[in-house]
Amino acid sequence: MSNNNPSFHITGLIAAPFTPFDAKGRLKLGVIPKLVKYYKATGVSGAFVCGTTGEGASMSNEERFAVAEAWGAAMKGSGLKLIVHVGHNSLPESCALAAHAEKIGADAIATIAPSFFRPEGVDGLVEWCKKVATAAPKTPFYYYHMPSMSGVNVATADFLPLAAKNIRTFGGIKFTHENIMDYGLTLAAAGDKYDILFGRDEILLSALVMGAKGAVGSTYNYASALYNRVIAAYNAGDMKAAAAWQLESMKFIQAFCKHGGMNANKAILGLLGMDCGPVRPPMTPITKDKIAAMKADLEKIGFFDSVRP
Ligand SMILES: CC(=O)N[C@@H]([C@@H](O)[C@H](O)[C@H](O)CO)[C@@H](O)CC(=O)C(=O)O
Repeated sequence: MSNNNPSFHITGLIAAPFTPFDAKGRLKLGVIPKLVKYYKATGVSGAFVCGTTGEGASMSNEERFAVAEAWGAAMKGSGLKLIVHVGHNSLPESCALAAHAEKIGADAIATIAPSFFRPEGVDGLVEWCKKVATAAPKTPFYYYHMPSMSGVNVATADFLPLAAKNIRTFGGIKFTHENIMDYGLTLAAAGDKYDILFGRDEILLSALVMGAKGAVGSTYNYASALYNRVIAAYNAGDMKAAAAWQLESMKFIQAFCKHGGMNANKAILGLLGMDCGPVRPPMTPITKDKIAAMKADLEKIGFFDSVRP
């Protein structure tokens, strides 16, 4: 068996949107059309909703349905691709999310591995993915590889051939890991048939060198103009310029990490006029003082100029 829609591909920079919450932690979906507009202006090609950055794991299925629907509505006619993350530790809940994504016309679905009870080896992981994919039989399916969150660290180069054989809708892998050797081997196994989307924004260039055609990440929400310069320089064969642009990404990621993690990253959108509110527990909201200090650090390194479209 193989990809039942070989002409479908996900390429370019895919933003992993932050889910907008209000101060009480309730969904605040009104900002989504503004984000879509910004994506269009900065050369984003799609949205990967309710993933890690979207805090899907901290939301109820009803909330995840509402978020996916809001993105679907806001992106209608935009040419952007909608990928809905449907990962869940409960298989029935994951299948319900997958079926819903298909019902609303998502372009693709993806699932991270369950992380409390974990699948056994590559076979167990493929079996889990197959069950989730079967709940959306007409929608391309992607495995979301992120060992730092799931604790499941199979070699995707081993996973790919088995998934391709057993999952009729298999479209590829979203690869959030620093293991460039496994990434390169997986790309080689995928050929032109499957998409291996890279997920570490700060080292995007190393994935381009190996042949990446697409990437998913949190900082593509607001810095795609910069990353598209990395890609353009690389495509033009100007490695020196590509590395210089990539270094700017490394520097701003280093700068926000000094003040927090996802909470600081999310607060950057507020600094750019697209406030998505605080993160949800168990993460802690960033303080106003820390946002001010982060802003000063970002200004110092020219961040606001470098991400301007
Ligand atoms: C932990 C995390 O959020 N990782 C990000 C990266 O974009 C990451 O934020 C970036 O490389 C900065 O470290 C993505 O891989 C996550 C992602 O695509 C998602 O939200 O599903």
